[in-house]
Amino acid sequence: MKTTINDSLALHTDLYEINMMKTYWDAGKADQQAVFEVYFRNNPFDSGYAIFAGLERVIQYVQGLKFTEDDIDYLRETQNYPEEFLAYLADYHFDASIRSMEEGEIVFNNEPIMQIKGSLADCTLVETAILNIINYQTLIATKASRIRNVAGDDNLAEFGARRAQEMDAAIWGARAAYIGGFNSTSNVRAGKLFNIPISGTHAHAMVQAYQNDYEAFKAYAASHEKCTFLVDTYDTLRSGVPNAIRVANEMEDKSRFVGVRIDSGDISYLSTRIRKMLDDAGYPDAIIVASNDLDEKTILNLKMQGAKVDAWGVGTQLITAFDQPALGAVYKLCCIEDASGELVPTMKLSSSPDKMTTPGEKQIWRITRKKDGKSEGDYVTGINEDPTHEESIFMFHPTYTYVNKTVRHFNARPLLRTIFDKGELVYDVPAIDDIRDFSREHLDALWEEYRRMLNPEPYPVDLSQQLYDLKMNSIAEIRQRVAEDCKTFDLDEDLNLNFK
Ligand SMILES: Nc1ncnc2c1ncn2[C@@H]1O[C@H](COP(=O)(O)OP(=O)(O)OP(=O)(O)O)[C@@H](O)[C@H]1O
Ligand SMILES: O=P(O)(O)OC[C@H]1O[C@H](OP(=O)(O)OP(=O)(O)O)[C@H](O)[C@@H]1O
Ligand SMILES: O=C(O)c1cccnc1
Repeated sequence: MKTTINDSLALHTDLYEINMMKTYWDAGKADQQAVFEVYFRNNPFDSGYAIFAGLERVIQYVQGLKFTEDDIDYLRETQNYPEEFLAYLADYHFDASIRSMEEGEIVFNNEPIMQIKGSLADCTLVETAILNIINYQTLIATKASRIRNVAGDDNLAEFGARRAQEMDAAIWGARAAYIGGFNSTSNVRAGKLFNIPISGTHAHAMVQAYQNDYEAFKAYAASHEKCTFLVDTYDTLRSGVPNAIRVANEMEDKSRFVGVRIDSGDISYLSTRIRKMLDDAGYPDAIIVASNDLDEKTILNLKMQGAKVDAWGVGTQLITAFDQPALGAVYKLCCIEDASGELVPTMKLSSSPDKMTTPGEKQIWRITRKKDGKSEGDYVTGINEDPTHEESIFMFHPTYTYVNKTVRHFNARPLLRTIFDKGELVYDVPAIDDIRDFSREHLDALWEEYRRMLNPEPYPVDLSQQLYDLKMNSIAEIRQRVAEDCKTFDLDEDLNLNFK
């Protein structure tokens, strides 16, 4: 087995994608134009919304998309591909266009968050990696946002690196958590790579190494400017906190004593007692950090109990999206070039309405009230529709059409932006802090009923009349075509098959 790996991300795809590329290539269809879109069917964590993340990595991935000699050798060794197809892959470069929501955008189920338009070969190869990236990062940004919603203005530190599903997840999860509203990460590499603030206290091991709270804290204070002491190694209230205060008392500059961290026990009870001890000792500004398997439910509960916690360290539950480890975003074909060279809408039928796709190239418009910027819903239109100059728009539920409203005095903001134009990057990637601010600002524009943690109202994601009609007509046309295609055989009621 090779121990040094000449790796590239071109093979970060399911084998079936390359097999489909080969079929298209063999049939002379590899350059046929198509449009695919990414969306998820249900908001994660029973949330009313999600926070989109992953675009920056998609950009990096697409920019570096090239089969190396090593990749081609591997395909030669393992697959029965002819040399001509391998030569085609060796020469491959990505020429498609990508339109996407921006990172940090508030997104909802059943609306396209990214669209890839280009050759069948391009669109097919990138499916796996794009879903892999967006599914994870969007999930973590959303979890982080839910935690931020209950934490108010408290400081939130991401502690998950050691519990993440491997290194990539730790790094990109830290970034997604920051986009979702965390203040810092404990992951130094994520800090360096993405310009995220880093923060850290110390572990129980350091206290155990000194076998004594006082000696450990004193040593830490001698080697660090700012000190947050972990006080629960032996006995939080009888040893940890008193010894933290003792070491703080010995500091010439008291502002070096930042506070204490607790990582076990009843956080509500302990934090209340610790607060009193710190205040009585003359440290009202010393903070209390809590950690230990926290998530949005525990934090909300602790706040309701009156816990005196100023900062929360959150690891496992956040970085692994513990209560819902998959977003389930999918990648579906919505347009295909026909024999005359025109891109025509296409859709997939299903007996379950959820799995029925919506045909056509689209734009998503966030409809907000002019007077206060509050959200009315998202309006999904054909790519050539522009509601911005309409006096009013009629918004109706795409399944229960009798649920509807007419919206006037609105602003319509287009959400899909061009990122790659025929393989060329035409988008300036924003700074991470701008992404985070953008996300916060747009989340604030969402009514509380869509944001609340428990049983949020479903946010309207409606189709324009034009798109709705296209969908209905496509369903009728496809049914007719399938009936024609099936005329060469008979099926009786028990599905016995007879060819004519
Ligand atoms: N007052 C509280 N109300 C609700 N949940 C709490 C409260 N105090 C702590 N918790 C949470 O209860 C869970 C169990 O806490 P406990 O200290 O028993 O953890 P543990 O995992 O058994 O301890 P350790 O980490 O030392 O092994 C943790 O998720 C913790 O955050
Ligand atoms: O609980 P999480 O949300 O996953 O947050 C990360 C955990 O990692 C550390 O524990 P660990 O036992 O690994 O090391 P320690 O000795 O530093 O506590 C830390 O004390 C947290 O409890
Ligand atoms: O800095 C900390 O306190 C920390 C970092 C990672 C995991 N647990 C705690």
